[in-house]
Amino acid sequence: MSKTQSVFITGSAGTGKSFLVSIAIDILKNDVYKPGEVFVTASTGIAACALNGQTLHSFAGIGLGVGDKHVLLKKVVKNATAFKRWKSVKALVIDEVSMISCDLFDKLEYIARSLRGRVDKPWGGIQLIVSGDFFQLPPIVEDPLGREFAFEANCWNASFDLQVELTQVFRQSEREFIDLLQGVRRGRKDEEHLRILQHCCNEPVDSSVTVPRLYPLNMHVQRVNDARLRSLSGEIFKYTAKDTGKNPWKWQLSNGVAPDELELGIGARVMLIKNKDVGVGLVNGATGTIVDFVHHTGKKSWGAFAKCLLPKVRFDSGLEHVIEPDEWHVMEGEKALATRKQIPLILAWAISIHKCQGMTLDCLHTDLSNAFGYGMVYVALSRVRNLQGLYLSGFDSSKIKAHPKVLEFYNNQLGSKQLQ
Ligand SMILES: Nc1ncnc2c1ncn2[C@@H]1O[C@H](COP(=O)(O)OP(=O)(O)OP(=O)(O)O)[C@@H](O)[C@H]1O
Repeated sequence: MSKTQSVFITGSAGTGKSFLVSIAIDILKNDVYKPGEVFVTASTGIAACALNGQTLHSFAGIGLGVGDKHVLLKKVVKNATAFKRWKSVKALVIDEVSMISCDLFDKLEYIARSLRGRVDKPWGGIQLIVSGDFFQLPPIVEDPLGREFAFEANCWNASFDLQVELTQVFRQSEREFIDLLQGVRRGRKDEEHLRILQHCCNEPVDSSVTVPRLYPLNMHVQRVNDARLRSLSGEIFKYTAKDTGKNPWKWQLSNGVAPDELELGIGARVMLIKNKDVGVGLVNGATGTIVDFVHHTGKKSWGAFAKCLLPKVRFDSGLEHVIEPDEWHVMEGEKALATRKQIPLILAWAISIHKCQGMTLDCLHTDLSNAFGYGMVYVALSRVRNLQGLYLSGFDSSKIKAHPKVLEFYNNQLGSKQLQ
């Protein structure tokens, strides 16, 4: 493979896709391109965080991505920094592509081709390094034409010189666990594997270890986080989001972008939900613990937040940072149609399975009784390194499901496109 070919890297969870991508990023940045020509993105903030990148939406400058390809192209053209990124990018990395919709993949290809003056070349000649496993979580938004996955995009095959499948699993080393995960990935319910999973239906024995809880539904994530917050001994500080603008744009911002009400206390586990400083790892998805509340010292006046004490977080990387309020906008070109101001944190003792795709955990406790859709059981189980670190409750084998289109892609389409 040459250093400038476009490649799709796939394989089971833990086969080192992200690891390989991080090596490719180093080579591209140091040996192939100049500074500012390689951009690193992922479908989720957490996956982007792991690669010191940004979300694909934020790179693309398409806001929430609402509108057809012409609307999005106009939006990018009016956004000077995004426009410059599309003009200067020579290599674009996209990790966790399984959560990028078919529709978005085609729209971004159109934007790239339109802006770069090379309409004859897929993606206007940008080198793509795309990775992900379509047996994991599918895109949340469905295509009105019934297409969902990025591999169904019109431009998919033309986008890559090479499609490779990694086969050696590194995250787990126990043979029986690897075999079990391979079966679950393809939706198989082998009796021996189900028996092993039944053995994992326990509560963690050592209560001193903080075992992250993973849940399919946000309401369960919230319940656990609320209970843990109430168990803290110190004062609880409450931050209420401040919204401006009109509906439906205002409603769009209250729909999962940043919490309406955020309660925090010293000792709370939290996750950053906005890129603050990509260079030092203060990125969407970074986790840490609140260690203090301090007075606001920044120059910017934050209106209703001006008198609030602000949380100081010790991130898991060791960095301590005071988190100031931030803003989220629904934009039309340069004009903000609605704006939300809030502290860019969420509680993180428990997280949703959607947020944990891409993570490697030493232990986890998950309740899969409400798992839905395809790939969710596989994503949850495959985060942990060994069976000793896996605690299950509410396990139901009917929730093990692989999407027929994904099976078809891996059995036929991908196999025939791979180059050796
Ligand atoms: N070549 C390798 N040698 C040793 N360890 C590796 C190698 N590749 C990956 N690992 C380790 O295996 C674990 C999983 O790797 P990684 O997260 O890159 O897998 P992935 O395929 O991206 O998984 P997922 O699909 O779940 O995101 C990490 O702890 C990583 O450090």
